[in-house]
Amino acid sequence: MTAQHTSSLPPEEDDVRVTSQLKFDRRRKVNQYVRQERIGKGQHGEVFLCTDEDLAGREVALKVVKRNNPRDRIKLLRRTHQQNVRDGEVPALSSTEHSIRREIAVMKKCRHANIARLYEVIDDPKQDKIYLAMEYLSGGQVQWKDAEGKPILSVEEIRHIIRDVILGLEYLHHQGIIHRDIKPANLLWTKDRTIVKIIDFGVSHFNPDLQSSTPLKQPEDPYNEALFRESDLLKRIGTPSFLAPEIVWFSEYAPKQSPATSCETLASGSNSVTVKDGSSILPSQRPPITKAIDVWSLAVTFYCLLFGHTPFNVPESANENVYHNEFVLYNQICTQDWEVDETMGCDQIYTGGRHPIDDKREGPMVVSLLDQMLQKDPKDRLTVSELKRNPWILRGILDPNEWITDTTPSTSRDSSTFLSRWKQASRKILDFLPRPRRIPPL
Ligand SMILES: Nc1ncnc2c1ncn2[C@@H]1O[C@H](COP(=O)(O)OP(=O)(O)OP(=O)(O)O)[C@@H](O)[C@H]1O
Repeated sequence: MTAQHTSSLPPEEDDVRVTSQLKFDRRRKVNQYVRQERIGKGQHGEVFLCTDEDLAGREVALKVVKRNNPRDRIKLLRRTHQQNVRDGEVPALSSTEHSIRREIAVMKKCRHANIARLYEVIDDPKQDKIYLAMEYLSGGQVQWKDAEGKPILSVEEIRHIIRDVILGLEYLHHQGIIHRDIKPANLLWTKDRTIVKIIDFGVSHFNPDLQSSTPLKQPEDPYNEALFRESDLLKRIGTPSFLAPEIVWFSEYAPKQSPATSCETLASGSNSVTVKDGSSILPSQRPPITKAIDVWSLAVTFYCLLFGHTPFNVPESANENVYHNEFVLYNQICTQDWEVDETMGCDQIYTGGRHPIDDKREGPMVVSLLDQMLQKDPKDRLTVSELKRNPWILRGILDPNEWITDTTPSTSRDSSTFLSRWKQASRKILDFLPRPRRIPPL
């Protein structure tokens, strides 16, 4: 039986293959993919290293996801799904199927050097699993701490990683996509550990209205409306320590009066409060959920790489009740300031403390950057494109203006031109920049 290929977008726009027939071969082969070993397991499925027989044994990461998880209300939703498909309506999806379809819809829109590439989707309606063949990133997850919780990356290596994630995020945001789960575990190295790519789009959000410019109209996926509901944005989805204040927001956290010691002014005429160091705290109305949540999670990721621990933590004295602990954590995220260690990175560069005197040294530059990314009020937070222009991020790039231009995404239809421009630009950078001195262990 030969696999049948259909694609919903024009070939120049989208070369993600969608295959609707699945053939097993003694369970070692899924169509042309020969299964090697399991390389990952997540909430939604398993990921296997496979070789592609049709492409001279090219290695791929095959993500296998059950349409229905036993936890989902299987029968009801499945019946609704089949009924709706028959009727040509947008199907109601189980949460697992919802997540994988969201991941597919997002990855199909993406073609960028810092985003894991999706090659093929095998979606046979007769099978209970959906398969995603993706670019295999064999360098593994970005590791950031040793057994004692000490940072293992140098500050220069961290700059490279953050720069790669900024470019990936800038592209996603430009496409109208919010990732919603940026954290070190979702950042994978290429084989030679020179490039970091973003993975895991299972909780991502897409809204064409969020696109930065109006790209040439793409044929809309009829499921998009059901997959990406604006109301989902308000849900507390993602990884708790990395969630932005506006996501974990409880009305109790909002300032009702000038908080005791740390606050200097209650900004008159505005509904947010300014603290002593100039950073704002939560406004009294819940802020909308925007792309700014990715900047917050990136800041938490940045902090983890620098210091080997997260900025907001449940105190050791916390009790066994996970819900209580989560509440304590969310309270910290919304209302507490964060501290920095005396030094950052495995090369132990001095930070100068939480409020360093403004100077051009590395430590104060990093703390000031973190400060601008970890603003509680999202409207005060840096955007990704502002972040990209930060002097610390640009440090070491020969021609920053050229780099900014060459790496800035334009319309989505330009993505392949953009990619080749980006490759040229990144080659220049890679030629210039020192190679990471220390390859972190797998
Ligand atoms: N393209 C890839 N190349 C190499 N390894 C990968 C790739 N994609 C995923 N993995 C590995 O598989 C693991 C699980 O993948 P992924 O995060 O996509 O699954 P998930 O079910 O969505 O996970 P989560 O529970 O975090 O939502 C990853 O942490 C990673 O180690």
